[in-house]
Amino acid sequence: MSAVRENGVIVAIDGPSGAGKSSLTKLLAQRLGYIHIDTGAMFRAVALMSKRAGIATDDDARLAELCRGLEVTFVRDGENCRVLANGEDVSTEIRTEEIGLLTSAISARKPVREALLTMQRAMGAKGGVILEGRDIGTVVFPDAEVKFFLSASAEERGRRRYLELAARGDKATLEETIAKVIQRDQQDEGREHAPLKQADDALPIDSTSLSIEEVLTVMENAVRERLAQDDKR
Ligand SMILES: Nc1ncnc2c1ncn2[C@@H]1O[C@H](COP(=O)(O)OP(=O)(O)O)[C@@H](O)[C@H]1O
Ligand SMILES: Nc1ccn([C@H]2C[C@H](O)[C@@H](COP(=O)(O)OP(=O)(O)O)O2)c(=O)n1
Repeated sequence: MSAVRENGVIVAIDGPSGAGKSSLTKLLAQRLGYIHIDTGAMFRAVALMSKRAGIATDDDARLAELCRGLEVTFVRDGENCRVLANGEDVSTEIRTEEIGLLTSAISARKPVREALLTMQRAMGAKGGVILEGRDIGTVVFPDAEVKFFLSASAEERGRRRYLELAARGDKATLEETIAKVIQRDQQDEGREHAPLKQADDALPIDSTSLSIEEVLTVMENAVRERLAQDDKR
């Protein structure tokens, strides 16, 4: 085990929507025996609760109040992980495209970012974790031992999302889905607070023409190399 932190290293995985972060984080966490923290799910839970409470996306005072009273937790359910907001299982409800776009807007607000930043740092500090999101390597854990920036062309990411939606019986077209992916990229990259950006010391991986297994191999090798270096010290 790494001498760096109590439970191992911190692995940061950032990148745009549909790049493969969730799939790869889950698989890599299984291979390494690490904990998986899906920070997008935390922002999605805030967005869902704000929608239910009828809070406008720019009402920072009410968003701050909402975050103060919100606890987001992850519980393991066999191979999967359930997302609980104040104890309620919201795993399915947070995954719609509508909540995705709302989340992109809500996550640009400073009080929301500040509240979740504190939670994420507390969850990851001991190491032995993989956090995935948009600003993990740049803001949440700039000192993470291993950082990846996962990307793929907007067309390929849109195609992957479209296949997922079609499998769920959603009638969205491929063109609409690609357009939404591009809209979300622009919102996430263009915002003032913690925009989506590759950390200078992140390993970039373009998965456009790589399989999930191929990406996993690159990532696992990079983490194991780092762990081996720590063991030699
Ligand atoms: N390298 C890849 N090749 C083909 N499909 C992929 C690849 N990576 C991810 N996918 C698929 O693309 C979809 C989106 O991946 P996901 O992990 O949810 O991305 P993100 O978390 O970055 O939004 C999923 O259906 C996943 O199975
Ligand atoms: N660390 C993070 C994670 C997600 N977000 C925002 C930006 C994204 O548009 C939304 C939803 O993120 P999520 O990772 O769940 O979305 P995808 O699965 O990539 O489509 O949340 C963020 O601002 N910072």
